[in-house]
Amino acid sequence: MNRRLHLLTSLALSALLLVSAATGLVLSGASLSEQFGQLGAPGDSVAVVAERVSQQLPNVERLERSANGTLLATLGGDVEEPLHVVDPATGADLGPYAPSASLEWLRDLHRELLLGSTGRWLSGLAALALALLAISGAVLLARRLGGWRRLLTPIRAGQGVLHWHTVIARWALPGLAVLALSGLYLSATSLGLLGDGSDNEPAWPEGIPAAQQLPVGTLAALRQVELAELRELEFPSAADDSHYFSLRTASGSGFVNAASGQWISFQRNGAAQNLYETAYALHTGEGMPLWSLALAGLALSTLFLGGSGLLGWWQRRGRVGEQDQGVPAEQAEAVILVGSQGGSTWAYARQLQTQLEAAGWPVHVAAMNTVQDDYPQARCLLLLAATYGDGQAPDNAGQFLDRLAAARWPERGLPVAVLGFGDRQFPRFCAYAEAVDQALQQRGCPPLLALQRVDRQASGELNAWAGQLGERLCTPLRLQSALLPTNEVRLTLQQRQCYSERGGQPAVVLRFAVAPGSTDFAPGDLLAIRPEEDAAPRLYSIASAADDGFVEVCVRLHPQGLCSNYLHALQPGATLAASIQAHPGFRPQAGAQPVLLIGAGVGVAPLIGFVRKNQSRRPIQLYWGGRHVGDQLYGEELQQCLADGRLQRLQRAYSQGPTPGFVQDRLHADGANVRALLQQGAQVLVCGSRDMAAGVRAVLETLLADMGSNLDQLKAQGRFREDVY
Ligand SMILES: Cc1cc2nc3c(=O)[nH]c(=O)nc-3n(C[C@H](O)[C@H](O)[C@H](O)COP(=O)(O)O)c2cc1C
Repeated sequence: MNRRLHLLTSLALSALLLVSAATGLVLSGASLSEQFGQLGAPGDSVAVVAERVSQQLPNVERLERSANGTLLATLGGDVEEPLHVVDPATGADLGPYAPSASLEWLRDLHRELLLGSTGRWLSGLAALALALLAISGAVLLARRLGGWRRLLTPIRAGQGVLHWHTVIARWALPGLAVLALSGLYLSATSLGLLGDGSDNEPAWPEGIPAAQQLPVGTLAALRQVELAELRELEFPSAADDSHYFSLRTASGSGFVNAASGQWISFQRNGAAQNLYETAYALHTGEGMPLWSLALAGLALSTLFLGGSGLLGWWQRRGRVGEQDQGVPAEQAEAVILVGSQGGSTWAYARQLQTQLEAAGWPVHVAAMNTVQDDYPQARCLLLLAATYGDGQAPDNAGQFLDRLAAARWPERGLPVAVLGFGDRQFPRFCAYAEAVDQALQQRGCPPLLALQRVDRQASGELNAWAGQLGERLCTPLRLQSALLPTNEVRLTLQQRQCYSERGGQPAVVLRFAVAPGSTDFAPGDLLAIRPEEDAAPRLYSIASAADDGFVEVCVRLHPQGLCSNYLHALQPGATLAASIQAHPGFRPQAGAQPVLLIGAGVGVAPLIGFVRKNQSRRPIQLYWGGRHVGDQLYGEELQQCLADGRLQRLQRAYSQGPTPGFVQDRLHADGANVRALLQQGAQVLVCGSRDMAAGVRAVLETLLADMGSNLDQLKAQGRFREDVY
C-alpha cells in the first residue's frame, strides 16, 4: 500500500515536482549569492543607516531591507526609477534596482507555474505530493531497515539506482519534510485558506502635533533597532502632513514620533505572523546562508530522487513481473506464491512454473499477499518467501499471515512446502519463511516438504529442495541459481602462477585479460565460470579491479572437481566465456576505520585485492591460514604491501607447521590485538571454508562477549561479512 502510494504519487505528480525542484534549486542558488554579497554589511542601528541614506538621498521616502540583506530606498519627487539600491555602510546610491527578469520569471514559475491562482493551487499540490512522498518514503525506509529504531543504522552496501535512491533519501528526508510542510503552509496562506497574521496592526497614530523634527540619526526608538531587524522604514510625508516614521521589523511593527524620537505604538508579531515568517525563511532560506546551501542540496536531491525512483521503477517493472500468472487460481493444480522485495525470488517461481507446466500441471503463480480463500483444484501449494528488514516480510507478503488465518484451503489438507530465501549474514536468517512455516503448521497444513532455507540463492540448497519436491510430485525439477550471469565476457588467460603445497593440492593464480571498459568489477566480486555447457557455474572471488585490466582468481585443484581441473589445465592464450557478478556485500566499507581480513587457503584472493587497492593506507591487518610454513600463496606481494604500508600487519597460522594451529587459533592467541581493532570500529571480512568461518565466528563471539557486544551487533552495523564456500 505504502509502496503503491509512494509510486503513484511520484508518477502522477512527477512533472510538477521536477519543475518545483529545478526552479527551487536556481532560486536557492540566487538567494545564496545575494546573501554572500551582503556578508560585510555593518551592524549599525536603523537610525544611523537612515541618517546616512537621507544625507546622500534627501528625497528618500522609504527604506526596505530584504531578508537577504539588500537595502532598497524609494525616492520621492519626480523620479523615473524610484527604487534604488543603497549601500548601508555609506548611504551611497548604488543605482536603480533592476531585478533579473529571468529570476523573477523563475520565481513566478516556482510559486504559481505562471498560471496565477490556478498555478498556486498546483504548487500547493506539489508541496502536498512532497509531503506524501516524504511520509511514505520514511515508512518504506523504516520497513526496509527493520523498524523505526534502526532508521539511522548503516544501509547495507548495494548497487543500482534504487540503492542510491534509498541512501540519499535517508539523509534528505528531514529536510524534505521541512520543505514540504513550509511549502504547504505558504500555499495555504497565499490561497487565503490560512491567515498570515498581517492584519495584526499597531494602533494608528492620531493627533500627533506638528513640531520640529529631530535628525533621524538621533531618534531614540530607531537607535534601538538593529539594521538586521529592519524590514521597512517609512519616512514622515510632507504631503500627508504626518509627523511620524512607520517601522516594520522582524519582530513587529509600530510608529515613531519624528519630533521626540519616542515610540507612539508598537505591536509585536502574533503567533500567526511568527509562523509565517518562520515558514517563509525555512522555505526560501532568506537570511540564512547555510540553510540556503542546504536547500540547494535538497532541491538537487529531489531531482535525483525523482529521476532515480522513476528509473528504478522502470527497471523493476520487468524484473518483479507478476505478469504471467498462469491459469486462474481456481483452476490451478499447483499454486506458487512468492514473497519478494528485490524481485530475484520470482525467477525461481518462473523456473518451477515452466517445468511443472511442461509436465502438464496447470500452475498459478502470484504474490503471497494475493493468497485466495480457496484453491479448489490445487494438489500442492509452494511458498517461496524472502526475508527483509529485521526478519520481516517483503512488502508483497506483508498481509499473508492475516489472510492465512481466514483462508479455507488449510481445512482441506492442501500439502504445502516453504522455501525460504535469505542471507546468513543477517541476524534473523530466513525468519519470515520460518514464521510462515509455523503458521501453516498451526493451521494444520500437511507439509509436502520440510522448510528449506536458502542462503544467498546457493545453487546446492536450491537444487536439494527442487530434487525432493520433484520426487514428491513425480516430476523431475531443478532450480538454477538466478545469480547466474547474463553478462558474459570473453577472457583470455594472460598469466598463470602455480603454488604447490606439500601433502596437499596445488593452487593456481590465473590472470585473464579483459578488454578495458567491457565490464566493471572490484575485488570481492565473483567470476562465474561454467566448465561445460550444462554444468552449474562455479563462482570464484576476484582479486583484482577493472582498472587493473585483468581479472585475477585463485583456484585450488580438487581432484574430482570439474571446473578446478579445467582451470588448472588452461595455458596462456586460452580463452573462455565467463561472467562477473557484483558482490557488494563483501568489500570494505568506506571510511578510515581499520579492516580485519581473515582467510585461509585460496580464500586470500579477495583479501589481497582489498589490500592492493588500499591507496589511502587505512590500517588493514590480515590473518591467514595455510598448511605448511612453505605455503606462500601471494607471499612476495604481501611482503611488498607490508613494506609500503598498504598492509599494516600480517599474521599467519599453519595447520601442519612446527606449532600447528588454524587461523582462528591465531586470532584467539592475538585476542588483545583483535579486541583493540574492534574497539576502534574495525570491519571484519572473512573468506574461506565453512569450517574455518565457523571457527572464526566462535573466537570472535568470545572476544566480543568480553567487550559486552556480540556478532549480531557487529553484523547489524555491517561490520562483519563473510564470503564462505
Ligand atoms: C535490506 C535487506 C534486508 C534483508 N534482511 C534479511 C534478513 O533479516 N534475514 C535474511 O535471512 N535475509 C535478509 N535479506 C536477504 C534477502 O532475503 C535475500 O537477498 C533474498 O534472496 C532476496 O530476495 P528478493 O530479491 O526476491 O527480495 C535482506 C536483504 C536486504 C537487501
